[in-house]
Amino acid sequence: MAKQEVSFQDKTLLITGGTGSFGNAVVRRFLKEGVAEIRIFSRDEKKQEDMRVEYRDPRLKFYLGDVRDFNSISGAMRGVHMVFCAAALKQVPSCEFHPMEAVYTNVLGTENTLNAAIHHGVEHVIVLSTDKAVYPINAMGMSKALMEKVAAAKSRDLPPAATTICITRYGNVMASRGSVIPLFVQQIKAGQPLTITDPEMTRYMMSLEDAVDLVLYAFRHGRGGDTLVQKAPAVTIGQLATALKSIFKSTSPITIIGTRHGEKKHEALLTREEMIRAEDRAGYYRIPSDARDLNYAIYTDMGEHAVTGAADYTSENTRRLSDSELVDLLMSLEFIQNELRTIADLETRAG
Ligand SMILES: O=c1ccn([C@@H]2O[C@H](COP(=O)(O)OP(=O)(O)O[C@H]3O[C@H](CO)[C@H](O)[C@H](O)[C@H]3O)[C@@H](O)[C@H]2O)c(=O)[nH]1
Repeated sequence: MAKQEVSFQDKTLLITGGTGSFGNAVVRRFLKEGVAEIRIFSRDEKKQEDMRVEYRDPRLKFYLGDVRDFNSISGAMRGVHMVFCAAALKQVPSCEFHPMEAVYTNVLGTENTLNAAIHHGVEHVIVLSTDKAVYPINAMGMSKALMEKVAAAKSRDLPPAATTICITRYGNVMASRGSVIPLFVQQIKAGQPLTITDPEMTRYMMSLEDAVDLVLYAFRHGRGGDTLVQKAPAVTIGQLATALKSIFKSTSPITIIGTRHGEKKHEALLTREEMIRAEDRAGYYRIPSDARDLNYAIYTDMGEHAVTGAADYTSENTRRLSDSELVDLLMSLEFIQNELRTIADLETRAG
């Protein structure tokens, strides 16, 4: 039976971690969708105030709190229809050194949010995850992997008419704060060498707008326990540096600095086990929840031949963007357009 499409009209949405770049992009899109209210739940009052001044929209309400504290998140949940969980520790190095902090926010904080949402009868919850949660090798990815398991297990325990919990999983969001594209641009502008870890390393490339599309898709079409993944093309880091140099007409040299702490050569968005269960939905994969029952014999005594022959979905075997496609994609980013405009203005002023 087809799932009835969810409408956002007159709904109240709560976003944990709502002041971050992802949260902001989601807010902007939902305001256009006719929601009645968006609750921004986060720890930093300064960022909330900046956001209030920027939007000046009475539909935005600000809630100070921390997902680590059940009472604070539960207090914000009354009357909410939809929740988007974006609160997270997402920096690989800091989570590596402080792994319990990642557990507190990413695992237990998400569990608190889910419990509060279920308690208050929220209709839909979308939990934000990352490719780094697939075959995780660093604490950030491990905590996100565990967060996914917690969300799936909570969903499994719920009766059918209760809260719908879905997971969305992303690759790298292009030009997000602190990521490699702004770094390379800044190095180009300063005339410094571009610091490449490994020119053959690959990453999925998706724009912030693509990422927000997946959130809306998950609210509209996701069923309880689903993991929704957007298909994305990939590039090598060598390709990325070359493309940016050509866009900015840079002669900066390239320095190879080697792979950083906790870094994979290639990322994966779906394991081969997930691939055989996944439904191909044009731009997305839908991985339905694991419907096996709780008799562990089904897990321990029986294998699946299909898994043996399946392949993971990785940034190495996904579609690779050509050099010209990559340049076009970069040129479509607001970040790159703004940088080019600033440089052009400076050149005009300098005569
Ligand atoms: O100086 C640099 C920095 C990065 N890279 C390469 O560029 C790619 C992307 O690096 P980013 O730092 O932009 O993204 P990561 O894939 O490493 O992960 C980033 O995004 C994650 C969210 O998914 C987390 O926030 C994480 O902490 C953050 O580093 C990687 O192959 C990396 O090796 C370089 O070549 N040179």
